[in-house]
Amino acid sequence: MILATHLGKRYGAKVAVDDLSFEVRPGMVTGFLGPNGAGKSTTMRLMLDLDRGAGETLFDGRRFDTLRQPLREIGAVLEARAVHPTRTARNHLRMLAAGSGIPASRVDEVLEFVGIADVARRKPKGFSLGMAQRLGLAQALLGDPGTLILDEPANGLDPHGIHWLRDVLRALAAEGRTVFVSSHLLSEMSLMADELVVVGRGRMIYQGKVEGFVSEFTRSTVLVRSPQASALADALRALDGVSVEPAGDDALRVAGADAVTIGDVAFDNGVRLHELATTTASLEAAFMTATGDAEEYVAVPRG
Ligand SMILES: Nc1ncnc2c1ncn2[C@@H]1O[C@H](COP(=O)(O)OP(=O)(O)OP(=O)(O)O)[C@@H](O)[C@H]1O
Repeated sequence: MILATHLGKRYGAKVAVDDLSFEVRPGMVTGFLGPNGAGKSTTMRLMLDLDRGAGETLFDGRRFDTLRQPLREIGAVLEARAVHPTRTARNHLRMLAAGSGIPASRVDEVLEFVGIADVARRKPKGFSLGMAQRLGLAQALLGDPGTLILDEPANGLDPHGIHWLRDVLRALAAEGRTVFVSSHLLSEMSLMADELVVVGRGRMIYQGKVEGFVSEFTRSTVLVRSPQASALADALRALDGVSVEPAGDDALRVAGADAVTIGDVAFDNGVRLHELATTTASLEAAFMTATGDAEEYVAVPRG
């Protein structure tokens, strides 16, 4: 269990992390989600005492600087490329293992586990980002820690690699570990995470289940097709909190009423229906709504 309270960090006048408090529970994957520049990496550095700032993070009730063998308790990868470029992958891990009293046999075990055993005698300098990510994960798993903190581990992985990562993280969580993983891509997180901590401009936007995030930040709408669309639109607009938009020929997009209500209103008004379809808003839409005004770098459409 990780308990982060009142984390804060400024760079001059810029507030990178603004009074963030959250908990990360064991036995599940918690996604740390936010647009680029939202403060995810800074938060993770604060949690691991790699940066100075406000607040406190407790790992099973203990501060990072009091852990006797951090590698055996917390596996962290904040920068996939932060390995010695010219030492072989295997030797890099062997040195780390030796420093923490971890047997050398564990190195081959984790290299095998992350699927890079065949390149273990190569230098990471020539690794693709995907391979570097796998090496980072191998390093994090070296001490068989109960907690994993990974910054954008899916970055550079192909779709096959992302599925692999999801399975690995879920399996590690299912063993009772605490897994905290950041990403700026909601689609990725929705595949991997059970719970979300969503931030924008350093501030907390949401903490809870992935599904809860969708229902809190999106509204489902219902598409209705009827040869008497305008009569139905009038009847629906008479209801409290219902909005109706035309959606092409003989069709309406209704928000604020579910399919059951719309069907009943149609029946009561003698309106014939040809289609009644609920559209559940996507996770991506929820993310845009939640972080829309918190977006640090808004993409400008070309053209
Ligand atoms: N060393 C630094 N000096 C000044 N500003 C910084 C520094 N590091 C980060 N920042 C700023 O703090 C904010 C948060 O950055 P951070 O890297 O934590 O965000 P992030 O959510 O991890 O983004 P990304 O997904 O792009 O890595 C950004 O506005 C960034 O420009």
